[in-house]
Amino acid sequence: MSSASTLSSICFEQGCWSKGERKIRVGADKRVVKRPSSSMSFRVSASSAEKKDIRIGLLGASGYTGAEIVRLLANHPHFGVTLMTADRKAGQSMDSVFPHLTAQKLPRLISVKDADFSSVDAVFCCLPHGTTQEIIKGLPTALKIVDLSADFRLRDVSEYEEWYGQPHKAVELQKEVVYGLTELLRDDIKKARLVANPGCYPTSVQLPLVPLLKANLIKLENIIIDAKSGVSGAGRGAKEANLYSEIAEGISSYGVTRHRHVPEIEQGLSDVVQSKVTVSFTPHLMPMIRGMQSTIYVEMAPGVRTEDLYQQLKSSYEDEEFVKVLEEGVVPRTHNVRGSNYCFMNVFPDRIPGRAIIISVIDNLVKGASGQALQNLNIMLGLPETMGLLHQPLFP
Ligand SMILES: NC(=O)C1=CN([C@@H]2O[C@H](COP(=O)(O)OP(=O)(O)OC[C@H]3O[C@@H](n4cnc5c(N)ncnc54)[C@H](OP(=O)(O)O)[C@@H]3O)[C@@H](O)[C@H]2O)C=CC1
Ligand SMILES: CC(=O)N[C@@H](CCC(=O)OP(=O)(O)O)C(=O)O
Repeated sequence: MSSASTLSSICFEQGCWSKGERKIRVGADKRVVKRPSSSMSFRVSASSAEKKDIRIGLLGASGYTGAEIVRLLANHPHFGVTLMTADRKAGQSMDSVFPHLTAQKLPRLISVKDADFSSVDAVFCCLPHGTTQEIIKGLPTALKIVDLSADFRLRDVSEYEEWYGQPHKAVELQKEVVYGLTELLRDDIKKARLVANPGCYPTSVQLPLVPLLKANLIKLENIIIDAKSGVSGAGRGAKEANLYSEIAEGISSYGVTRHRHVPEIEQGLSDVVQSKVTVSFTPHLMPMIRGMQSTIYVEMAPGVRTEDLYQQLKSSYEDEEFVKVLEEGVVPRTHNVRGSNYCFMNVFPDRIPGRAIIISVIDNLVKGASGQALQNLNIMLGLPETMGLLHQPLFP
C-alpha cells in the first residue's frame, strides 16, 4: 500500500475552506464541494455531472456488496470509482466478473497489497469480517472509510473476540469508530472518519425497536426476533450450504442460539435505554436471492396499546426518506423494497393481550449493506444523504 492522499472535504456553502482548494457548486441547492491542492475551479449540476470529482476506492469490489456499490454509484454525480481490489479475482476486469456492470468504465481489479491510496479520497471496505481490521489499520489516516464488515461494529473488543473467535487487531482504531445506523446516529456519522456499517439483520431490527425503547413503550425483556434472509447475505464465495440444491424449496434456520449479530443488536438496544437488553434471535436462510424480513415479538409497557407503538414509529420516521411505516394493517413484504434503500415496517396487535408484532423488511444488499454505506459516506462528506439512492424498488 502506498502513501496517503489528502482527503477531499466537502461542505455546504456556509462552510469554509482554505486557500488552494478546488470548489464545485452542485445543483440548485448551491452545495459546495471542495478539494485541496488545485487552483482550478469548476461547476457541475447534480443531475448531469460528467465529472466525478470524488475518487472512491472499493476494497472487495468483486463481491456482492462491492458490485452493489458500483451499481448504485452509476447514479451518483460525485463519486467515481478509481480503485478496485479483489482477492482471487485480482487481475481480472470488472466486466468479466460482473457483466451487468459493463456499461460503466471501471478500473481493473487489483490485489489490495498493490493498491495506491494516493489516488482515492474515500474508501468502501467490502471485505470479509476478520480480514478488515489489519487492512484498515494500514490505510492513510486522511481517508474517510465506511467498513461494511463486522470488524469494527462491537465497541467492546473482548466481546468481539468472544463472538468472532479471534483477537481484535486494531484496538486503538476501534475507539474512534462510529456505528453507522444512519437514521438514528446521523449527527455522529457527520463527524466520523471511520464508520462501521451495521449488519443487515441488526439494521432491520434496530430501526423499529430503537424508537420504541427510547419512548419506553415496550418492555426490555422477552424481545423475540424471527429473521429471514436471502442467500446473497452470505456473499459470493462458494459454500456447500449455499448451493442451489441446499437452498431451493426449503427454509433453514442457522446460527440458532448463537448468531454473531446478537451482540450487535443488544449493543444498539442497550445503548438506548442505558441498561442491558437481551434478545432471542433466530435467522433463517430463504430460497430467494435478496431481501430480509425481521418479525419481532414484543411485550408492551403497562397501559400501552399497539396504536401507541404505531404512532411513535410514524412520528419518529415522518421526515425520513428511507424508513417508511406503512398504512395501518398493511403487511410489509421483501418484494416492496427489492433493489432499494428503503426499510418498510409496520406493527400489529397480537391476539395475546399486551403483546405486539412488528414486521420490518429491507433489501440486505442495499439498506442492509451498500445503500446504507453510501448514505453514510454522503453524510460524512457533507452531501445530501439521498444522493445516488433515490431509485424506487424493483417490483414484481
Ligand atoms: N452480503 C450481504 O448482504 C452483506 C454483507 N455484509 C458484509 O460485507 C462484507 C462483504 O460482503 P459480500 O460482498 O457479501 O462478500 P463476498 O464474499 O461476496 O465478497 C468478498 C470480497 O472480498 C474479497 N476478499 C476475500 N477474502 C479476501 C482477503 N483475505 N483479502 C482481501 N480481499 C478478500 C473477495 O475477493 P475475490 O472475489 O477475488 O475472492 C471479494 O471481493 C462482508 O464482511 C459481509 O459480512 C454486510 C451486510 C450485508
Ligand atoms: C444469509 C447470511 O449468511 N447472512 C449473513 C449476514 C450478512 C451480514 O449482515 O453480515 P455481516 O455481519 O457479516 O456484515 C450471516 O448470517 O452471517
